[in-house]
Amino acid sequence: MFMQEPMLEVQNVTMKFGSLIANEDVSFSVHKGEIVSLIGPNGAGKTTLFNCITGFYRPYAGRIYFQGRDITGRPPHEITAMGLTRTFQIVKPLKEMTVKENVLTGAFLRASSRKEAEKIAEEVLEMTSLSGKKDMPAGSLTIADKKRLEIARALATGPKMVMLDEAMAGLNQTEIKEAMELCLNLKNRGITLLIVEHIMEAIMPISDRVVVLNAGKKIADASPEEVTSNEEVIKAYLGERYHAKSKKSEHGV
Ligand SMILES: Nc1ncnc2c1ncn2[C@@H]1O[C@H](COP(=O)(O)OP(=O)(O)OP(=O)(O)O)[C@@H](O)[C@H]1O
Repeated sequence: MFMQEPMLEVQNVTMKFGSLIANEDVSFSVHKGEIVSLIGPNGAGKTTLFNCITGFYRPYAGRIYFQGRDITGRPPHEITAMGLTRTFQIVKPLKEMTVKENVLTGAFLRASSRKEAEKIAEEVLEMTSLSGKKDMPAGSLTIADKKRLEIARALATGPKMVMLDEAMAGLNQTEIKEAMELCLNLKNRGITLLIVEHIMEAIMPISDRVVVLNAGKKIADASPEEVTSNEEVIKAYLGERYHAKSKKSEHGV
């Protein structure tokens, strides 16, 4: 189906912490314009894999390629500069700074002047529906807006691909819907997404493909429909509840 080379290619990555194997021989790829979700139970190794891909950890074995270039073990700022950026599970905006100033910190990484950085920041604030709150101190935002700000900071670096680590955790139904719309909006703008998320109802409808990790190993890599009816995935993670629910909604109930 995909003729061009993958945007991101993870090849046989293994990551260990002492004797604990957090990722074991994991391979998968993400193509330009795709939304791929990485799911699995707590401790499956999702965040560790994110950290390996984005240069926060050097994998014990395996290689990672971004747009055909080997990025294995490169420092995070170099990987960001190449166009691959991420958000963190625990959001840590610079609380004393305003929303706009926070976004400017990302924009300065690629802008050659203050004026250009300002322009990038304004565009990104618009894209993430934060324009109306740009002068508020980041510390006063709701959780949902803090998560948006985290995405805005990542977008300000001008990425080709963004990796979101639990960007929907702690949000209410309306906020989750808005976050889903933002993901689809980014996809429409040509940004490739890799998402770690536990809220299945939110990610299944927007994902082109779902990669499932369990105890460090990849156990599935398929369309949302295939993954939600995969017996091993249901047993390891989804449980009968989600399976039954998604079957029901297929029939419009
Ligand atoms: N810095 C570390 N030092 C030692 N062990 C670690 C470290 N980071 C993660 N681990 C261990 O590696 C395994 C994978 O953890 P990881 O956080 O990657 O899982 P996860 O799938 O992201 O989980 P969650 O859904 O809870 O965020 C776990 O057993 C965890 O305890």
